[in-house]
Amino acid sequence: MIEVKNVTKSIHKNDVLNHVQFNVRPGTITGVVGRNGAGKTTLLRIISGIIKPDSGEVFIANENIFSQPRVKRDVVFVPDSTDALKAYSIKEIVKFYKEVYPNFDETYYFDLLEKFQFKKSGKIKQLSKGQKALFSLILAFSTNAKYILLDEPTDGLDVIIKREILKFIAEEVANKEVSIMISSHRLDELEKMADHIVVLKEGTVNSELEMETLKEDYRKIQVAYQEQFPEDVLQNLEVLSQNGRVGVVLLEADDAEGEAILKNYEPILYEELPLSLEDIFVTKLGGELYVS
Ligand SMILES: Nc1ncnc2c1ncn2[C@@H]1O[C@H](COP(=O)(O)OP(=O)(O)OP(=O)(O)O)[C@@H](O)[C@H]1O
Repeated sequence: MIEVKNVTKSIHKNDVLNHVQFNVRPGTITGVVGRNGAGKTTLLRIISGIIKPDSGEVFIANENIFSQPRVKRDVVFVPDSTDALKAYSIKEIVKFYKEVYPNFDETYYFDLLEKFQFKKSGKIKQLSKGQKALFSLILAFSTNAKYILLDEPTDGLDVIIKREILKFIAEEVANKEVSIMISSHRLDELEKMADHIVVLKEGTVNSELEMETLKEDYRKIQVAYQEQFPEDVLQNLEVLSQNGRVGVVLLEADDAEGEAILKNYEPILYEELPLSLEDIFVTKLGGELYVS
């Protein structure tokens, strides 16, 4: 379990994180979602023990990452760039990683390189952007660390490599008892993968969402009316979209009053649609996270 307790951090007098608090359960994927500058990278760097918070604490499996640094071998931070690795070759990096992560599995590392058709020699900087992203994950999962923190793992990658990377992450989580944190502003990707979402907004936790129950808490309804779309619905309900006489409305599951408003105007169509995470974000956060 990762426990983030009341973490606050300023950088150059700028309040980056403000009393941030949440837990990551073992064996789960937690998505950290927020706009550019919300503090996602800073948060992941603090959790992995790279930078210290001004106040607050981070516990990894009940050990404080700053006062018991040996716990760091169980945490890997994968930045969104491989710049730090560019001087190394694919072979040399193994030695470096083995020093930091004593459980690094060299056989697994080379097997994965083969599986993804990497050459086993050459400099890391020669890899393409997509290969670098995949390579960083191969390295991270070869450490056998129990906690892997991924900063925007698919940012700027094409659809094919993105799919390959997300599939790889999902397989690793299914096969190993690892806990993953993924920062992203791609809600649609997190929706498919995450068990738990932490929404960061201007350095604070705006909300936490459990994917399992989330979709049971809301209903997305498409309605169409014979004549014009009722002003009452537009004014008093969460209308996700409206085009002429047809609209899509988000209701909380137990919102009988909202349902009564929709039905009061005798819709000619009233149909429940599949709900996406983005629908809920748009409503809960006023559309501000609609960034993908
Ligand atoms: N080393 C630094 N020097 C100055 N400001 C910093 C530094 N690191 C972070 N910040 C500031 O802290 C805030 C949060 O940055 P952070 O990178 O954690 O956000 P983020 O949510 O990861 O953003 P992005 O999605 O753009 O990567 C930003 O306003 C950023 O300018």
